[in-house]
Amino acid sequence: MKIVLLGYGKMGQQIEQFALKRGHEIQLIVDKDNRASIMAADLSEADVAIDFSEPAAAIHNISLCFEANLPIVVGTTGWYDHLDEIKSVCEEADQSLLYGSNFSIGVNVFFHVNRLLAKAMAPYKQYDVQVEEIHHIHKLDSPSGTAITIAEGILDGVEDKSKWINNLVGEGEELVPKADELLIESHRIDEVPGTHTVLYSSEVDQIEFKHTAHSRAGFALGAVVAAEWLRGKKGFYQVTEMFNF
Ligand SMILES: NC(=O)C1=CN([C@@H]2O[C@H](COP(=O)(O)OP(=O)(O)OC[C@H]3O[C@@H](n4cnc5c(N)ncnc54)[C@H](OP(=O)(O)O)[C@@H]3O)[C@@H](O)[C@H]2O)C=CC1
Ligand SMILES: O=C(O)C1=N[C@H](C(=O)O)C[C@H](O)C1
Repeated sequence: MKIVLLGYGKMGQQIEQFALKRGHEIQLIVDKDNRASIMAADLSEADVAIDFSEPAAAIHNISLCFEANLPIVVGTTGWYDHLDEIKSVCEEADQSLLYGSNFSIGVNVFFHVNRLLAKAMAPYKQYDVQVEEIHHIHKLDSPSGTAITIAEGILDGVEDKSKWINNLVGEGEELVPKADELLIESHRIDEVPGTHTVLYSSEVDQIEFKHTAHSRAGFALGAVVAAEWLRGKKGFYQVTEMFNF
């Protein structure tokens, strides 16, 4: 496939390597040198775009791809509030978009088991649940997109929590969660690629369910596989739909 890379930072560069290894061609890299001048027409010869840019850039990049009729895989996080709106635009305009807060196989298995665990824990009200995520200090968004997906899985299974709240530890005053709020605690430490933990705590014990990324390789390979999966499909998809659990 001919791929456009939207964003050529830590992820974009690794995606390029996996795409080449899997026999694809990088047709265009959109980075800080050319992004101001890129028009939809510049994208029209490609088969797919892969966006790992930054929260403030994702919506513009998606709109550009829709205008160019170019399917797009979006790994950029931090624009979750606009997801429903983008889904509607995508479907109304008969475009193709696949969003994933995390493309690694391990995390997608984690998402699935997290939902099962939430249902299993639901009757046991003596347990309080919280989510913790740790990422590198360069990360722009908080909580992580992965933590939001995990929190939504818990909120769907546990009756007594209705929404999540976020504390970015060390950055100002912290919110105290109310009984119906699910706390996501975010930590920014050194160069941590991404660690997510779900904790169920009671007076007598604690369950810790944890995923640790050792590098960005799983995310990058997953994004290329997602682009291959999206080929020939129309509509709005989430990465979880690629897996048959
Ligand atoms: N879904 C997943 O599996 C994963 C998602 N992510 C997410 O992907 C995103 C990128 O992560 P990462 O690569 O680590 O971040 P980086 O900061 O290393 O790279 C982002 C790049 O995007 C560039 N950029 C900024 N604006 C635009 C634009 N309008 N068009 C194109 N490029 C632009 C930046 O350029 P400049 O430096 O000039 O500003 C930078 O080079 C983040 O939102 C992160 O949370 C990360 C890992 C996995
Ligand atoms: O910014 C990152 O690095 C990561 N972002 C994604 C997220 O917000 O969940 C995925 C991964 O955890 C790494």
